[in-house]
Amino acid sequence: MSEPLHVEGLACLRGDRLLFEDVDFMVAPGGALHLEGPNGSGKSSLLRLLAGLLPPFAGRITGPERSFLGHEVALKPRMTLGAELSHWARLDGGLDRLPAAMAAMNVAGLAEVPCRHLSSGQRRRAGLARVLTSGAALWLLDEPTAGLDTASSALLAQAMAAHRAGGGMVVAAVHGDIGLASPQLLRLG
Ligand SMILES: Nc1ncnc2c1ncn2[C@@H]1O[C@H](COP(=O)(O)OP(=O)(O)OP(=O)(O)O)[C@@H](O)[C@H]1O
Repeated sequence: MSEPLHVEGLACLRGDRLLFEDVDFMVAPGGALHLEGPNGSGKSSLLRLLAGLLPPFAGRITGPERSFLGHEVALKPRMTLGAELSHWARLDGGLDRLPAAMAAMNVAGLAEVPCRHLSSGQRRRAGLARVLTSGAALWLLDEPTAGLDTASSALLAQAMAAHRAGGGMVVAAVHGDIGLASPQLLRLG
């Protein structure tokens, strides 16, 4: 069982603007948190703090290994999707998890396609496959259903449920329902 995510007294400064302060929450193994709030309220910034991509202005974050999927999915344009995902899986020590992750996000049939030819929804599914492959207990997802069709959103919902059933956690910035059962809510702004 992984350790919980603990956030205490978190504050975020971007430019000269204090986006939020005194943010406290805990997500237990198997739990999920919806980050809600209007555009510009700091949801993406909070995810980036949790991912260690931005330093906190104040506060403390402790928790397990994390895997972050932002708005943009970075894929090398000339590489095939299979080669690209294998590269990341090797770095994450998750090559054995890759086939199941590609099947779960329905990208196995795209393995030979150069990444520059992927549609935006296919790119997002590829990014989610990378998160599944990582083996990280905590998934940090920024509007993960943006650009996904109904069937793909359902696959993501299944993947998140399976992850949580195994003691994993999900923190997601959302503008609506993404199929997470009984999430905690944190509203910014
Ligand atoms: N590098 C930066 N320097 C200064 N300000 C920034 C920087 N990046 C983002 N901001 C500002 O921080 C604020 C919060 O942005 P953020 O992307 O975290 O919001 P959000 O809640 O995720 O918005 P959205 O719902 O539109 O995705 C915005 O006002 C944005 O302009």
